[in-house]
Amino acid sequence: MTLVPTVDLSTWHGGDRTQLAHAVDEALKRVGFLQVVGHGIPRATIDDMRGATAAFFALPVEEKLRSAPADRASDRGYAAEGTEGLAYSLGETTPPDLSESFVIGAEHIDGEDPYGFFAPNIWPDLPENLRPALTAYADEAHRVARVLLEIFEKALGLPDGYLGAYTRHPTRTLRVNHFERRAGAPEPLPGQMRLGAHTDYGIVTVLYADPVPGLQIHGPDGAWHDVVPAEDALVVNLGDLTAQWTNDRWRSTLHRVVPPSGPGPSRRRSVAFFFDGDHDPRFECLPTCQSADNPPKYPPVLGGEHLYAKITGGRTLEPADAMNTAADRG
Ligand SMILES: O=C(O)CCC(=O)C(=O)O
Ligand SMILES: [Fe+2]
Repeated sequence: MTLVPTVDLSTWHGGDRTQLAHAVDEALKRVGFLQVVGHGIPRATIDDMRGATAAFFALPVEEKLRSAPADRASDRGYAAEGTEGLAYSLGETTPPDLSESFVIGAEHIDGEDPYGFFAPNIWPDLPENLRPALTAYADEAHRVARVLLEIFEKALGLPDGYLGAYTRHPTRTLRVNHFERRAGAPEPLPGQMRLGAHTDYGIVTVLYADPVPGLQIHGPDGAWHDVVPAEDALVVNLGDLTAQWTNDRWRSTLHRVVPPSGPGPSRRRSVAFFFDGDHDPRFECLPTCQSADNPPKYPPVLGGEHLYAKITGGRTLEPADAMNTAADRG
């Protein structure tokens, strides 16, 4: 059995829904990661996103820094290499990550914004097609995340729309990671990663990754395993709020991106769409995931408070004090 199973999402519309929900449940119980095909994102949308992000990261760093946020804690725009460390979201202290990133949120949100999650996006002048390419891709990834939420309701034995009530004005963030080892770059420091080990913070992540090694997930056997997505597949993994909802029936799996093994130049890119839910509800164990023998493991958390602590830890290199769903797994 492969570690990360592949499911065909197109069967949700016109196929055997029960079988699909069962396959998703099995994979999420065992490993917390899936690959999805039949997601319906047009190839042209993916190609435009790839082209525009490659053009952006190829710009000189001074040019890219023009779209860095004034407040580095703000989860928007460009972050240069050496300024972030995702392991800080788990309260760890590590050398900074060997990555650059560019982050956007939803373009339009109505309603209150007590945490600054809906701060305006910061768009560079170049490349001109970055904005249409990334917003079109983010809309598609958002659609896929909502299909996954419907499947989750069925898999967890919940009424239709039950989880949708937590995603009326969701925080949704698209993060482009660019990893590039340039000729003559120094060796990574001991323990330095391209992205430090972390669990994702929210509900579900839809990830496009270049089909080259780098991503590793912490398997049920306690070892790190490489995950390289299949042709046309997207990777799906869960965040802490879903581990909280499901009382760890489904895992928010620890993962990281490791530096390339050889000394030569190497480049890799990934684009993560984080579907993080609303900031105002309390997230707590779902009624179908608890019993007298299986009481809730995690105290309830306010969605926004949890996310804010996690995001700020990674962005500012200050260890976060937030729910840690990886703690009991070593
Ligand atoms: O680059 C990857 O494959 C993983 C990215 C990731 O884990 C993240 O952005 O949270
Ligand atoms: Fe991640």
